[in-house]
Amino acid sequence: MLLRMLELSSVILFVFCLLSLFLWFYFHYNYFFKLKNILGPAPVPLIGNALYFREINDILPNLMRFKKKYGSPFKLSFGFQYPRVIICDPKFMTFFLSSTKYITKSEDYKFLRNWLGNGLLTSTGKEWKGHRKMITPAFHFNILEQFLDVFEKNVDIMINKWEREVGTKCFDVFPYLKLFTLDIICETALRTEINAQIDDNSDYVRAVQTVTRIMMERSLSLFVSYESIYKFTNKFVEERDALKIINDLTDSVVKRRKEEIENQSNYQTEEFKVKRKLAFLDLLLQAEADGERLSEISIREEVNTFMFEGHDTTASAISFCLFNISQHPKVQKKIVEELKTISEKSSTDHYTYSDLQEMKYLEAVIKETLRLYPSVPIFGRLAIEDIVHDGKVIPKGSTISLFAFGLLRDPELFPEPEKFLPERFLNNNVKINNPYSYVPFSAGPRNCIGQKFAMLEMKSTIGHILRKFELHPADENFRLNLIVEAILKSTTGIKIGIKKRG
Ligand code: HEM
Repeated sequence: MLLRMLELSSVILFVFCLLSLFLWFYFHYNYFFKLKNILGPAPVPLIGNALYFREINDILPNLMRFKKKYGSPFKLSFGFQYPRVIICDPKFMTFFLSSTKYITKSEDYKFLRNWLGNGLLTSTGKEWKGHRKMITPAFHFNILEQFLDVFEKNVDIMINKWEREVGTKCFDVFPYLKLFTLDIICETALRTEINAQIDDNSDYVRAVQTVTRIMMERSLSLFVSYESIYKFTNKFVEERDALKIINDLTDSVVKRRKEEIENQSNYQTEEFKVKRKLAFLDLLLQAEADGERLSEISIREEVNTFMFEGHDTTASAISFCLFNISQHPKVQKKIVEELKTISEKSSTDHYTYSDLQEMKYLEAVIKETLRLYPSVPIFGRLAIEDIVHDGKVIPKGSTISLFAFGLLRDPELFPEPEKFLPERFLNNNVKINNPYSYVPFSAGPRNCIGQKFAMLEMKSTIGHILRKFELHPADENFRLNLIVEAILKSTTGIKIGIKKRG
């Protein structure tokens, strides 16, 4: 009896495997036949190229290796998922980023949906267009100018905390900058102080880390990428708990701001009706008050989107920038000279909007940092139809991964791509001034709405830090180990040493 049951289960298993193989070959050839003009590593039946991407650590080195071997675009396959086409050349990048048709985000973003819902980053079509139009005035320079005080107040808090690092060999700047940028995005866009730098054991920050990590793990997994399987895993519970912390904070921020507005008797007349140049959250609340279709959920999703996009990205960029400056004393000297010239003309210790515009060398340093270490190294689009371009077909349903990190290290565009050479942004180089070749903020209709905000924040912060401290390299054994966790990070930290500037 036992023998017969074993025989039966072996037969069932055999049939199951055969069927899976058949389905995989059918699925694979249906899509991959169309992709015959695009090269890529040979897939293993059933799992495709998943073995190359077992861990987060594998993503960047393997993508760079395949770029070198197969050129751009190249293709990847993951089990039964739609094919993935990786783009890292200016021609295809321009085609996709400049398009007003291919603006739908790829399936990768579905892992952000529990958190960001249909916020500006993840939505598409009419909803995205309407919200983009509504939110754009929040980045008018009149508004941005008002934020300079907030940047300075918060950099002072961070600088005070750094006093304890003076004299130590080196320290990781990223955790400090995460809290700093979180305070800034809340105080500027949301007009709410959450004092994350003071209460540095923030549950919110840990919750954001949890959801971004789970998002990346899901996008790499053959199984938990499916919602029906994911719901039965520990990760699902972990994400749900983290989301509760995030949403509770978001809701309390919105509630607090609503109450403040209600208590300001002349708010409606002066700010709402006359100036109509409102910071981000007030703009959303105004739209709601004006009866535009913005539900509480919609407001929460936009607030979550800005809290996410507005802090981790800038924290990563400033950290890598300080790291680069610490490693290049001549670059540091030039920035300090530029800052000195600007300060000498000024009667105060504060940087005005026009002072920040004058920091051309620092701007080149930031640009070169974002070239080598783009905060968002990969972004994605969905092929909403069979797309034919330059003799190549990308079948409907494919994920188009726009691999900015690869393009920004392309030796044709950026000679000696591994070297940190800010000067390349000071010469009028037509090739790299093309917005579709230099893409750390993406480009075209879905580019980063917070680009100017980020530039001002980065210049002000680095300017103030360099006034106070001299940066020096971390100990010689320190190496960055880059990973993509939605945002570019380093598993070994981003370390520098500091001395008080004499
Ligand atoms: C150094 C800092 C930053 C970098 C490198 C950066 C980069 C990017 C990139 C590459 C995208 C396109 C992403 C995609 O297509 O998936 C993007 C979109 C976006 N960014 Fe930024 N970002 C930065 C700072 C900010 C800040 C400070 C804010 C808000 C204040 C912000 C808000 C957004 C939003 C809302 C989107 C979605 C825009 C849309 O799809 O219409 N970003 N950013």
